Amino acid sequence: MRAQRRSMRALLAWSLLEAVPVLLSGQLMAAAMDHGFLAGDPVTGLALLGAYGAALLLGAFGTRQVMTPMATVVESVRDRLVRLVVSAALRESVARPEAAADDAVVARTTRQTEAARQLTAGLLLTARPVVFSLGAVVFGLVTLVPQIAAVTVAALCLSAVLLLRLSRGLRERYLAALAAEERLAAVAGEALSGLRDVLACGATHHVGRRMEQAVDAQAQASMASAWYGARRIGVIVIGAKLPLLITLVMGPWLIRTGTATPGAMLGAATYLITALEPALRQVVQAVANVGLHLGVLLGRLADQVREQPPTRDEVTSPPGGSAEPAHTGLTLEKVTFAYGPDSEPVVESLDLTVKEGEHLAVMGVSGAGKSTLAALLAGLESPDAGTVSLGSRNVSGLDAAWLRRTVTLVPQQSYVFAGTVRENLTYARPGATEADVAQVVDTFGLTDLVARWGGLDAALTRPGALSQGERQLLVLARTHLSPARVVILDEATCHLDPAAEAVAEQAFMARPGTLVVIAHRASSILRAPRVLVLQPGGVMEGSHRDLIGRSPLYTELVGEWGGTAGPPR
Ligand SMILES: Nc1ncnc2c1ncn2[C@@H]1O[C@H](COP(=O)(O)OP(=O)(O)OP(=O)(O)O)[C@@H](O)[C@H]1O
Repeated sequence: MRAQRRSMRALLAWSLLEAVPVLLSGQLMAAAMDHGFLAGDPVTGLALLGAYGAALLLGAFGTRQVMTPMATVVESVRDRLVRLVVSAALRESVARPEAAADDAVVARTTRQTEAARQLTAGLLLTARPVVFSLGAVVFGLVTLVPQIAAVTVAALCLSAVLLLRLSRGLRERYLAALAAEERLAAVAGEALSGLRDVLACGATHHVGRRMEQAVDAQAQASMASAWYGARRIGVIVIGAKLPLLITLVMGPWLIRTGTATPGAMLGAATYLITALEPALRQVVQAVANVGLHLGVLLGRLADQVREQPPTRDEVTSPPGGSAEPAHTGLTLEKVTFAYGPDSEPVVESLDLTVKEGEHLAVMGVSGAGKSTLAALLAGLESPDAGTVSLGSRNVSGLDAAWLRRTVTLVPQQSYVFAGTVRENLTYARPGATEADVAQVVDTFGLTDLVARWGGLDAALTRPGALSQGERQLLVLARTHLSPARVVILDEATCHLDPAAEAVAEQAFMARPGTLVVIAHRASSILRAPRVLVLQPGGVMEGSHRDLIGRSPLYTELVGEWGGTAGPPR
C-alpha cells in the first residue's frame, strides 16, 4: 500500500468527507433541540435537521469518490502479491523440476491471492469508514459533552484491549479449525483415491472410522471457534452500551448542574446510538471475520514467498525434499527387530548388503523371519536398532511415495482388483505402451487367461474366480511392468508350478534392478548367485557352493526340497 501514496491520500480525503454526516449528526441534533424545538422555534429546528439531510448527501458523494482510489490501492496490492508469489513459484519450479509438475500450486496460489484481494477490498470498504466514524463520534462528543467523551474513550480503549485478546484466541481456534478441515480433506482424499484397495482389503470399517474421527475433530474445532467467537458481544457491550448507560445515568445531573444542555445530551445519545454502536459492530465483524481470514491467508502466502531457494543437494530430490539416493543398493547395519517390546527379536543385529542389480535368495525354516526381513528391506517396518539404507540413505528419511515406487514387495497373497486386465497390469505404470503390456502378457504366459476373459480391456468383475496361480502371475506381470528398481518376491510364486516359477524368476533376473527372492523351492535358491540362510544362532550367506556342507540347515533344506548339488545357473 505504501507504493500507492497518491491514491492513499485521495482515499483519506474522500473518507473524511464521507464521515461528515456522522460528525454533524449529534451537533445538528443538539442545535435543533436547544435553538429550535425547545426554544419554541420549530422552523429553525427543522432547518437544522434539513442541514443534516444535506450533510448526508455530501457524505454519499464522498462514498462515491472513495471508490476510485480504493480500487487502485486494492488492485496494486493484488498485483504485488501475484508478482511475489508467482516469482517464488517460478524460482521453485526452476530449482526443483519435479515440483514444476504440480500445477495445483499455481491454482492454489491464484485462489489465495484472489481471496486476499477480495478481503483487502472488503476491509477497506467496511473497516475504513468505521474508523473515520469512530473518530468523528469522539470529536463530536468532545465538542458537545467532554465528560461523556472521556467515558466513551475509556470504554473504547477497554473494548479495543478485549478485541485484541479475543482476536488472538480466535486466530488460534481458527487455525485449529483450518488444520482439522485440511486433515479431513487429506483423510477423505486418501480414502477416495484408494477406494478400490479399501474395498478389496475389507478395510471399509477401519477407513470409515478414521474418516469419522476426522469429521468429529473438524466439527469440534469449528464449534470451539464459533463459541469463542460469541464472546465478541462483550466488546460491543463494553464499547457502546456502557457509555450509553453512563450517559443516561449522568444525564439529569449534567443538565441540573448546567454542564450540558438537554440538546447536548440528545446529541451525545445520537452519537452513541446511531454512529458508535453500528461502527463498533462493524469493527468487531471486520476484525473477527475478514481480518482474521486475511491475516491467515497472508501468513500462508508469506510462507510460500519466503521459502529459500533450494540447495544443490535438494535439486536432485524426489518429491518430499529428501535427496534421491545415488543408487539402489540395500544395506542393513546391526538391525534388530521385534514385534513387541517384550517379544524375542525376530531379526537380531543383522548386517547385510545387497548391491544394486544383485540377485539374492533368502531361505530359512518357517518363522525364521524371512517375511520380516523383506518388510524391513522394503521400509515397511522400521528397525528397533540399527539402520536400513537404500543407496546409503536411511530409508526412514526417504520420501514415502518415491520409496513405494522404487521398492516393491510382492507378498504371497496376490491382490487382483475388479477392473480390466489392462488396468491390473498397468496399475503401477499407467503410461505403459501396448507393446510393453503385450510383452509381459507373453512373458508370464497370460495369453490364454487374457483370451478367456475376453481381451485386455474386458472387465475382471470377479477376480475371485481366478485361480491362486493366475492371480500370482497377474501380480508378477504387474510388478515386472512397474518402474520399481528393487523387487522383493516374498514367496510370491508359491502357487505356480516349478516351470512357471522358473519362467517368472528368470524374467525378473533379466529385468534391470535389484532382486531379492524369499525362496520357496530349492530351484529358486539354485538360480540365485548368492543365498542368505536365516538359521538359529545367526545368519550365513554365500553361493550354493559355499553353503552346501558348511550350513547344515542349507544342506538339509535343499536336500529336503529335492534340490541337487548342481551349481547355480
Ligand atoms: N505381525 C506380527 N506380529 C507379531 N508377530 C509376528 C508378526 N508377523 C510375524 N510374527 C512372528 O515373527 C516371527 C517371524 O515371522 P516371519 O513371517 O517373518 O517368518 P517367515 O520366516 O517369513 O515365516 P514363513 O516362512 O512361515 O512365512 C514368527 O514367529 C511370527 O509368528
